[in-house]
Amino acid sequence: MHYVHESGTMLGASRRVVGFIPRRLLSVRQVHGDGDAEELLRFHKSRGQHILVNPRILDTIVRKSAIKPTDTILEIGPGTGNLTLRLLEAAHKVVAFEIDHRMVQVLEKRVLQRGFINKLRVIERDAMKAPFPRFDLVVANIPYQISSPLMIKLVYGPTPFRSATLLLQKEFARRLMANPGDSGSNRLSVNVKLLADVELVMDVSKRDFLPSPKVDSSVVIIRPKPQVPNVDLREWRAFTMVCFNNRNKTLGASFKNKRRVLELLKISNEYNESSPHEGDDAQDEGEFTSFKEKIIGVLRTGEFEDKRPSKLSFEELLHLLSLFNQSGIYFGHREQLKREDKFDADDE
Ligand SMILES: C[S@@+](CC[C@H](N)C(=O)[O-])C[C@H]1O[C@@H](n2cnc3c(N)ncnc32)[C@H](O)[C@@H]1O
Repeated sequence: MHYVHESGTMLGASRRVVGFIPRRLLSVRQVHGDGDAEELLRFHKSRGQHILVNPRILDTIVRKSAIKPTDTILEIGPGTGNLTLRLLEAAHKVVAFEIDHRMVQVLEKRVLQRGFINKLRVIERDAMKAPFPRFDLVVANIPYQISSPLMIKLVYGPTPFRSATLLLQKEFARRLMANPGDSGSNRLSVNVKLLADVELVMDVSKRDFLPSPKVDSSVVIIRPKPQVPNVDLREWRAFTMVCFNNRNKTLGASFKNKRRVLELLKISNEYNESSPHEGDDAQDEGEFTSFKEKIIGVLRTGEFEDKRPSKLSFEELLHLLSLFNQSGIYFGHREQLKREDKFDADDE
């Protein structure tokens, strides 16, 4: 049988056309260059399955990652292995998380053909729901829907690593480049930049992927900073969650919100190990009012009340957090943080 792909590519040797292939069904040869033109693979948008097919970009990613022959590389979403094969050539070992069994089958077949199978360990699990094993570098064309949580899992995770070379959606990469105080900065960029430097390597056109996504991409390299600021990182993350809840609001407006005050009162009571009063509405009301005044007092002391979070430098944000903590106001909810850190340890 012979098909024409929607993109216009003729599949099969004969010019006799017997059918049309939808855009998300691609021949193995189209995605690998060296495979079977008749064997078709379906790619799912919901899983971010866009295969990077431009060899120049694949080579640049590997070169810029400065891989040593002794390195273990963590790859998230190897797909059919265009990047994996290059990583296997350069590194000691590749550990890859891939959720789609069909992709794993194609990947392992290709790796076996090249004689690299002993250097590859595939973990067929959702990368966000499993602990990471030890690794030196991350190099990956990731599914874009996990960009934010993955960034936090890497930068705030327990495994020290040299760098992470990642393909990200172009807009997302631009936000990540923003420094605190830049108008484009947000909670993620502030959290990542506290612990890591971010370098833009290059922009990548949507035409370099098959099937093409709707958006352009960028390659960035994230390098953990050698010095970590002297701050409780879980408390910091919970604090930025409150500050950047609405990054266009002033801190005064964000912190005076009734639900927010009640939430912080509960958390702070837990930290200070005093149990909240129960059943006495008048006392509860009094406690609420004095706690709210305490919050406003802290904001006024540091002249933060009328400022917007995206306009603050690291020094200012860290100073505000320390003012709150010194006044007995805390942010990190123990239960929430326990849940977030469930996968910190490697159980393999
Ligand atoms: C953008 S594709 C990248 C493919 C390949 N790295 C390349 O550049 O050609 C993303 C891959 O991640 C896989 N994936 C999606 N969500 C995942 C998750 N939560 N954990 C692990 N893999 C995932 C998809 O099945 C897909 O193969």
